[in-house]
Amino acid sequence: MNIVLDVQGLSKGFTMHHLDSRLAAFSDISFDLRAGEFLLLKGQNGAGKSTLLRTLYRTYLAQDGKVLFHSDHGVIDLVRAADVDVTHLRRTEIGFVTQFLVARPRVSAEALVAEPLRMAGWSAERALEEARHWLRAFGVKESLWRAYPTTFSGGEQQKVNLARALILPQKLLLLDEPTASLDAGARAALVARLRELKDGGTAMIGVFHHPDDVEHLIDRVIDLTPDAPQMEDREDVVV
Ligand SMILES: Nc1ncnc2c1ncn2[C@@H]1O[C@H](COP(=O)(O)OP(=O)(O)OP(=O)(O)O)[C@@H](O)[C@H]1O
Repeated sequence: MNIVLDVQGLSKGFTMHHLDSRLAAFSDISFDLRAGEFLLLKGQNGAGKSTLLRTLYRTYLAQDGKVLFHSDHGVIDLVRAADVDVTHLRRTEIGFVTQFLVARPRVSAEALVAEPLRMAGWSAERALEEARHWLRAFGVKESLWRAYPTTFSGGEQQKVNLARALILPQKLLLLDEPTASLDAGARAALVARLRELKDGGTAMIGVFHHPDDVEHLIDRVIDLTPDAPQMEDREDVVV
């Protein structure tokens, strides 16, 4: 399978101005990831899992190292890429699923979910049809589809979030505890969708509070706990 991501010597720290000190979130991380591979990030609280995902997504700027993403238009180092290129890749090739929906006032659940398809050129009608399919799959009740998610419960918002984030296959998908606050039915729908995306070639890096949920998807594990051996192959994995 083709390489999607080649991470070399990646380090990230935070300057704590009020303490006049610097905190290393992680340092010298290297790995690569191929199409269809699923990499689990694990480690104790504060080990740097979310920070690594955000650095790969370029929400945070790395201090050092390279994140070479093999995009449809060639290899691009996400650490040094122009903001405009990063924004374009986020719309077309790199997805990030967090625990939180960014709801917008007076935008219905179905419109929010259909939006990535509309931006990819789908007709309004087809996009809405597909959006409703995924809202149903994740267990959002039909009476809520045309309502505004700003007032939804935490779990309902997360289901809308997942439907929106996973409706369009991406080349690289970053997942930060997407199962938090989901009921069993939605967790099963999520795992089924991730399986489908993986089989279709999406490369994934995820942090899961309960990795048992995705055990059958995991190919490799990186443990960010200080002094832990960094990389484990699937055969050795105990999650
Ligand atoms: N924006 C920030 N400014 C300063 N320090 C930060 C920032 N974001 C994260 N940190 C620090 O970086 C370290 C790693 O945090 P991170 O959230 O990546 O850990 P995690 O492994 O995801 O933890 P958890 O399992 O608790 O969610 C923590 O010590 C945290 O306090």
